[in-house]
Parts: sequence; C-alpha cells; structure tokens
Amino acid sequence: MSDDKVLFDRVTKTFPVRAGRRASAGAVTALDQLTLGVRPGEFLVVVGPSGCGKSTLLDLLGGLSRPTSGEVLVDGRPVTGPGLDRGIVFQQYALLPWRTAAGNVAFGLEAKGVPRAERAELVAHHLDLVGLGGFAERYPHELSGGMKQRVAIARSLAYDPDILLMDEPFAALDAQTRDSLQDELVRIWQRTGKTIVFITHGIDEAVYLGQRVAVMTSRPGRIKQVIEIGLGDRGATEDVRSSDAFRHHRHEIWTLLRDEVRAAQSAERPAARPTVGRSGRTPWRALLDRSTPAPDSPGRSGDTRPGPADPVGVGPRAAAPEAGRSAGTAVDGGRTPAVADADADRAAPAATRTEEARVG
Ligand SMILES: Nc1ncnc2c1ncn2[C@@H]1O[C@H](COP(=O)(O)OP(=O)(O)OP(=O)(O)O)[C@@H](O)[C@H]1O
Repeated sequence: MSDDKVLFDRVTKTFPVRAGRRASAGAVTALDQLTLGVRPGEFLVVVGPSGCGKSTLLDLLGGLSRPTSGEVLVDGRPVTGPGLDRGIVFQQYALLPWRTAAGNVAFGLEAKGVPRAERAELVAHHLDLVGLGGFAERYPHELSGGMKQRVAIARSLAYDPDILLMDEPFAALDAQTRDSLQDELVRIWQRTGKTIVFITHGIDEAVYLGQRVAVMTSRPGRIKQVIEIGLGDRGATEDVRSSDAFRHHRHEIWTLLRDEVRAAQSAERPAARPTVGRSGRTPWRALLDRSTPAPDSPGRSGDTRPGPADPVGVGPRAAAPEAGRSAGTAVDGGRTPAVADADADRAAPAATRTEEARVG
C-alpha cells in the first residue's frame, strides 16, 4: 500500500455530451489515466490550462462525482462520496446569507452533532484563526470578499477535516487581499498540519503556496510534471516572491505550461483560422505575451495572477454550496453540457477581443 494520503490511481473521467445546435452527441474526456499522490500533511498545488480537468480532479476527491475508471483513494480507501474528512472551499464563498459569520462556521458542526458549548468554542477558535474574532455577529453582506472567504475557510476547518480541498479560492479577490490570504493560509497550514490540495490558474500563487506543484497537460488532463518547490520558510524571508529561487520555479512552471496553454487554446477554436494581428502574431501568442511575460522579465515579478493577468485561464467558474458544485445536474452532478457548450462558445470571442485590445 502506498504512503500517500491521497492517491489518484490511473483515473479517467469522461462526461457524456448531448447533441447541440452545432455538434452531435458524444463524450468529453476530462481526465485520462491520471496518477498523482499527495503526501500526508502536504500542501500540493495543481496548475494547468483552462479546461484541463482541475476542478474535475477536485470534485472526484471531494466525492462529488465518480471516476469513469481508476480509483481515488484516501488513506488507501476508495472515495465513494462526500465526507467530513474532506473540507471544500470554492471560489465563491457559498455562505448562507441568513446566518452570521459564527452561524456559518457553526453549520457543519451542527450537522455533525457537536454539542452547543463545544460548538461555540470551536466557532470562536476558528474565527480567531482566520483573523475574524471581532466579526462573529456580522452577516455575509456586511463582510468584504476577503472576509467572506475567511469565513468559508473557517467553516471548512471547524469540523476538522484531514484534507482541505481548495478550488481557486482567491481568484475573485483583489491582489492585496489575495496576498494576505495566501500568507494566512500558509500560517494556518503550518499550525494545523492539514493536507491541502489547492487548484489555481496563477503561477505565482502556485509557487508561493505549494510544497509541490503538479502541472497538468491540456485536456484530456494528465500530470505533466510535479515540481518540488524549494523556497524554505515563507515567513523567514523578507520578500520570497523576489528571490532567485522563486523566479527560477516561476520560469520552470511557465515553461511547462506554455505548450499546454497553446494546445488548450487551439482546441477551443478548432474551426477558426488563426487571426493574425498587426503584430503579426496569433491571438494565443498575444495572450501569452500580455499575461505571462517571460517570468524573469524586469518589473513583472509577482505579477502573474488569476484574473486579467491570468496566464492559463479564462475567468472565474461558478461554484455551488458544498452539497454539490453545480447548479445544473443533468450529467453527473457537474455542469450541464449545454453550459459547457456555452463556455466554449464564449471563449473564442473573448480571446479575439483580447487580441484586438492589444494590437488595436
Ligand atoms: N458535467 C459536465 N458535462 C460535460 N462536460 C464537462 C462537465 N464538467 C466538466 N466538463 C468538461 O470537462 C473538461 C474539464 O473541466 P474542468 O472544469 O474540470 O476544467 P478546469 O481545468 O477546472 O477548467 P477551468 O480552469 O477553466 O476552471 C472541460 O472540457 C469541461 O467542459
């Protein structure tokens, strides 16, 4: 038996796709024979091009869907559904608007049957842990985006899962809030010793947070390479993001991702002729140039972020409360094929607009 806390063992996941206006019915292979181990207590970050199957991977580990073949194992046992041993934090906070911060953190504890007094203690402890000790009685609409995400993290930690699954949790936040939440997350991880699996579009975020970074191929997703990050103690160095080691890892991951991003972007527009802008470059080249400069180029260190400067994604994905990721349930509890089609339809014009903005 492996010593891994989590093991994706030759996992394949396909989704049936209904016939649409422009396509016949078929199947999408999101993950193909993917194998990845996560060590106990490890902070593992997964990065990859848009649509390569990152969220599918996390959903499988969360027990929100099942592999088509292969196995997802936690402590050597197959995952058969959601469980309190795994807490999930999505990009959208998914807080209950009618409950205060404390009420939201208490939610999972109530479901677990934790007695009232113990619950109050755990709620207070975890709100303190995320720096929200003074905000227990605030409702979600009275909290900033960063505070809401802190509440979501506190809620997931409060029922003491072994593994924290995080699907682009900071992608919707501004850069400053994101930086401080990254620091807090590292501190929380060091204090709690949880195993963390963190999905991101951001290379800098991956390098800053991860002990190891797993780089995925374009769809169908596999693990292209796993990079050991040697930055030492984040808290001990004044500005880790400016260090040579940070730049080295950033460049290493960017190089691995470059070809995958190209492949993913051309797959999104199979029928379209490449548009050549005034620069003489194709849109994907312009996107890479604009959003992911050569990592060691001057003045851009620390700049590769999800969002506008996102090198490998096309924007936020919707997230649903912990009961299931998707609002649509037509196929396998994930996004409906109709929504997936619509995503693909939107992607090409967006890319073209970016090119126009750049060269126009
Ligand atoms: N329920 C579903 N039905 C059909 N196709 C799906 C479903 N869920 C995901 N897919 C497809 O599987 C592939 C992987 O999707 P997934 O959301 O896991 O990618 P991702 O890497 O997380 O993307 P992004 O970075 O853009 O969020 C995509 O092509 C997506 O359209």
